[in-house]
Amino acid sequence: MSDLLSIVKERNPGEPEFHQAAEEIIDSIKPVLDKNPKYRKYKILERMLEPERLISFRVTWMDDKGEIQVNKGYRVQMNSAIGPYKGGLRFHPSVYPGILKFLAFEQVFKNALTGIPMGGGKGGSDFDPKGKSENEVMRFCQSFFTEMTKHVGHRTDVPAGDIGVGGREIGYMFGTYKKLQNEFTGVLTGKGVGWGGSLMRTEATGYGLVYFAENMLHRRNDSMKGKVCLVSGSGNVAQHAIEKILHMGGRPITASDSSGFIYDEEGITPEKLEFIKDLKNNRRGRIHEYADKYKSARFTEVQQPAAFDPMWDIKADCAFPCATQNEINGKDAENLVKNGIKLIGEGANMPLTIEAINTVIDNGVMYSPGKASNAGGVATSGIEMMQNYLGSYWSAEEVDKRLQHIMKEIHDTCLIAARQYGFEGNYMVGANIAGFTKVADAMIAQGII
Ligand SMILES: NC(=O)C1=CN([C@@H]2O[C@H](COP(=O)(O)OP(=O)(O)OC[C@H]3O[C@@H](n4cnc5c(N)ncnc54)[C@H](O)[C@@H]3O)[C@@H](O)[C@H]2O)C=CC1
Ligand SMILES: O=C(O)CCC(=O)C(=O)O
Repeated sequence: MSDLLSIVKERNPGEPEFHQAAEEIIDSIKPVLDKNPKYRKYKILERMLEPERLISFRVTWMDDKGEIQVNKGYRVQMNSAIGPYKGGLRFHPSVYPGILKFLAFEQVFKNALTGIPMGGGKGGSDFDPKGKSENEVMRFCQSFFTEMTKHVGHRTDVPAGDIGVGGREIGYMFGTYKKLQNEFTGVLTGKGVGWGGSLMRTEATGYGLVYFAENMLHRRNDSMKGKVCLVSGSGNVAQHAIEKILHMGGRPITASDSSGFIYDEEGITPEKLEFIKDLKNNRRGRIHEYADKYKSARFTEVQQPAAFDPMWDIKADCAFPCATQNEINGKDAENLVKNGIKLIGEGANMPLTIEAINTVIDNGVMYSPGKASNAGGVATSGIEMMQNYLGSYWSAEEVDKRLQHIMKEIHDTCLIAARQYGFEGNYMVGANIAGFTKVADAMIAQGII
């Protein structure tokens, strides 16, 4: 184990997700540090691994029965070397500082790759939106953002959505900020298009993921057309990945949630996708209802944690994990390789364990890390910020054109950085190196603070 990784583990005990994210970066950055001693001299990686600020607070709210509920709230302001802190908010019972630190750390690299001046942050709460009424969600968001308002601002820190936080929650939080500050600014992204939001932000992460995959396939004179695709998750990223796969002539055959997955042998069609959107975004039901409605599909329950997930043992050309961290372990990766998978594009943040990444790369599978291939979401948040600064709105075509351009630039940047250090075709190493050098150089320029 590297010295730095042991220090990270010692300084951040009981935070395996953060250790994992740190390990991946420390390993891939080593050749850069060897070649550029200034990065070691200025202790850049050591500094990047320590949040600039970690805010932890109590969130008190009242449920529909009149009972007082207490949750934990956090914001990790990880790095502001190249711009205001930027990154999503996650509401999920698993949220604790270790998960948010891994997400914020990855966000720093991702945001640097977009070419837009944004630092990295992440936040959230252990609040579980599942089963909560509309009013309970609103009261929780209002209480959460009453505290957050003291720490954010359109030039300071601009949160957005992530797991459990979509347009509805962003609306309640924006309303709270506006009331407390008496100002209408772009303090959050993912806003409604009628009140400061950008067209295409909702679609951007999933669309960007598939644009990235299309770039990877083009490099091998191939395309998404006709590709059979496994997609996990059924939330924002998964829905729009499925939509873009369909636009590009591919055939998505799976979707999942934390209860299990559906496998539709005939493929998820645009009409069936509308059913998933309504199920998840409006009715907030479980994915098995898809199989109740469409006889071409079957539902398989998956108990968490599982030794392996049978969804990743279905034969396909491409896999797009779009649910959560570590959803593909070493055994799942072996199954994907055994079945001849050609490409794995990460839509979620860190969905592959380190063992799984090594397995797919060693077996020549095209693999893109989330910090590159899911960067379309935050890039479009950056585009929303630009529109807010200008007080202007761009058309969906304009934003989509910019998104496609950014995804191609990120794709090429990863390849160039990887090649420069002798890792031809390795998107993970390329993304880590390109993200790191951009932030590192800005940190050196700004002095030892
Ligand atoms: N929303 C965005 O713009 C971005 C999201 N991401 C990442 O994409 C992933 C999905 O996020 P969203 O779609 O925004 O969230 P979401 O809340 O809309 O959907 C999350 C989906 O994952 C499923 N899920 C959660 N835990 C699971 C588990 N243990 N097993 C199986 N399924 C599970 C949920 O059922 C749901 O379908 C997360 O890793 C997030 O960090 C990354 C970049 C941007
Ligand atoms: O749009 C944003 O600011 C955040 C997106 C995000 O949380 C992510 O990229 O993981």
